[in-house]
Amino acid sequence: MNEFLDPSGDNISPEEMDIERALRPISFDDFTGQEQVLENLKIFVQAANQRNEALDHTLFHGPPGLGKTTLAHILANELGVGIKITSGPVLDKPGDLAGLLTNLQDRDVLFIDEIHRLSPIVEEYLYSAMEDYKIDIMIESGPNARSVQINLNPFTLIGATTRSGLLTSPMRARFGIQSRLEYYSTELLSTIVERSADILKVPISLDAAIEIAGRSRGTPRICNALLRRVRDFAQIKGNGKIDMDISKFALKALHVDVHGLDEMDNKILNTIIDKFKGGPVGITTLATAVSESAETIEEVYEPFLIQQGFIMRTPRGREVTELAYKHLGKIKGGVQPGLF
Ligand SMILES: Nc1ncnc2c1ncn2[C@@H]1O[C@H](COP(=O)(O)OP(=O)(O)OP(=O)(O)O)[C@@H](O)[C@H]1O
Ligand SMILES: [Mg+2]
Repeated sequence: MNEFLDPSGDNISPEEMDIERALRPISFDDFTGQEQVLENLKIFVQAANQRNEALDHTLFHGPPGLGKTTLAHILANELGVGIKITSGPVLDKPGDLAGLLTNLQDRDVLFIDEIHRLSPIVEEYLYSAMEDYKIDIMIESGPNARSVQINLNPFTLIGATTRSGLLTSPMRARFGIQSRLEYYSTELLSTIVERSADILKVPISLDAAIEIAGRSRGTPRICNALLRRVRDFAQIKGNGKIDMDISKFALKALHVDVHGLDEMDNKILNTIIDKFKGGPVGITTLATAVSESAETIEEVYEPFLIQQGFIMRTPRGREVTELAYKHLGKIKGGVQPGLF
């Protein structure tokens, strides 16, 4: 994927990580968008705080870079409790989980990222912890081995996943609060761009903020990344201020198109049209045709293309829409304009 449009944040350097941390909202008030989700969370947090109880276990799902990790931190902050952070692939033994759980203080948050990647044995171990705040641990070994039950402090498990479909149903059922994060509108993202520019102390015009926002795949992580790059251009090629001209110049140099589609997005659309007559085509066939993993297509590319109305999901596979033909300047079932 175009590294500037990568919503995963995997490509960023340690310095950029520090900047990202500085840009991360820390309270409900700093957080822009996801209004419905936020309204509900505020009520649940207030109620839990009033009763002095742990917040119900909470699951955040949705595409990368939309604010799942950010919300986990905000919840801990608004609950006034500590947070311990781990992830599904890291927790490979029940013993690791036991260590984390027994160290939680009353009402603390345990955040498990990529919770769909927990091993079945660790997952099962988590069930009784979540349900009764109790775990069994094995002491001694050999003929003396026995298991004892330990009471845990009441805690809140916050799980995050980009693939809620891969979560087992017993796991899902144990989350009292489940929120799906949606892509952000350009308007919301432009507010985030302005806020971030303010934190980075770089002046930005409103139209430039909207321009950057509109090319950010509906994703705050991307709008912040693009802002940082445009800032570099403004500093070196301009006068340090971000206006429309320098933004357009920078975004063009970064190969970010007007819809925020990158080469792979366009390749997916072109392939469905040219090789599969516009679809429907199965995800694995499509993945092979564009040389990308089916998982990445489903997790990163497809949700945005669907949300923007370029692709439809049908029972028989993926189909492109009229909008995709229009975007690529192609004619449905026909000859390309300008070829003859
Ligand atoms: N609503 C928001 N307002 C302002 N900034 C936001 C918002 N949501 C996310 N961000 C910014 O985007 C960055 C990415 O968000 P976050 O790490 O929470 O995404 P995520 O959903 O956990 O992604 P992943 O699935 O890759 O873990 C954050 O560092 C933060 O700066
Ligand atoms: Mg995250």
